[in-house]
Amino acid sequence: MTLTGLYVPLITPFDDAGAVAPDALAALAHQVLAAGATGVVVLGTTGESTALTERERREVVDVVAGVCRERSAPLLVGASSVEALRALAGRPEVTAALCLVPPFVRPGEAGVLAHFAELARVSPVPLVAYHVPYRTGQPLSADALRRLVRLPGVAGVKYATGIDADTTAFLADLPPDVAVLGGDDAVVAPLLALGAHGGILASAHLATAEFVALIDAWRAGDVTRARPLGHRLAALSRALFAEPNPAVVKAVLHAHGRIPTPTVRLPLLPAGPATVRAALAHLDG
Ligand SMILES: O=C(O)C1=N[C@H](C(=O)O)C[C@H](O)C1
Repeated sequence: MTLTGLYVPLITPFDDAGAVAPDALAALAHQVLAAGATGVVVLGTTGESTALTERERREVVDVVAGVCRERSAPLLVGASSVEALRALAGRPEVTAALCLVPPFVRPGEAGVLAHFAELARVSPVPLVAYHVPYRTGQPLSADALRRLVRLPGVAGVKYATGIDADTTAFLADLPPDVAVLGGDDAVVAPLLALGAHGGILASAHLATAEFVALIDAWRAGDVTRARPLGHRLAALSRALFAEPNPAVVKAVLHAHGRIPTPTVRLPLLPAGPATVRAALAHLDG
C-alpha cells in the first residue's frame, strides 16, 4: 500500500451546546471527498482529539467511517497507544493509523524506533508515523526516519517539519512503497517538489480542489502550474495557521456556513476577528 494524494484531517465540529455535531462532520467529509480529496483523517491534531472524551472519539470514527464506506474512500485514524490501536480492530474502513512520535518524553531515536516496532506489532492496521518535532520535542535524523519507515507495518510518515538537510537526505533515498505525506501546510509545495507523495493538510478544508491540483501538478512534474499555485496556497495556509490550529479553520468554515459554530475546546481559544477576516480575504477577496 502506498498512500498518495490529499488526506484532509477533519476538524471536529461542535453544536451550540458544545457537543459533537455529527451531521456537520459527515457533511464535511462528503464535501472534501467530493472535491477530490483521496481520503480523510479523524482524531488528528486538527480534530482536537485530546479534548474529546472516549465516547466522542468513538462517535467521530463511527460517523466518518460511514461516509468512507459509502464512498469507498480511505480513512486514517489518529491512534498512538496500544489501547487506541487495538480499538481499530473490526473496523474495515480504517486504512491506517496516524501514530504520533512519542511526545514530551524525548526518548531518543532508538527509543522511537523500539516504540514504533512494538506498536506496529500489535496494531491491526498499518501505521503512518506522525513526525512533528515542534510539537513532540523529538527530532529524527534522515537515517532514523529511513529505519522507521522500513519497520514492518509502517506504511509511511506524515512529515510536519520545515525543510532542512535531513528532509532532503531522507527524500533522496526513500525505500519503495513508503509514503511521505506533508503535514506542515505552508511548506507542502517544496516537500512535494522533493518527492513527497501527498499531504495531510488542515488548510485543505478550504480550497480542497486547489490542494488536490497542487499535489497532482508536482507529482506530474508540471512546474509551470505547480509553482504559482504553491505560492498562493502557502499564503492561505499562513493565514489559516496565524493562530493555533484549528481555531482559524473552524472560524472560516463557520463563516462559510459549513459548521454550526466556530467553537474550539480549551486549551484552544477562539480565533480573533482580525485573523479570521484576513483568512477570509484570502478565499473570498
Ligand atoms: O491534524 C492533523 O493531522 C494536522 N495537524 C497539523 C497541526 O495542527 O500541527 C497541521 C496539519 O495540517 C494536519
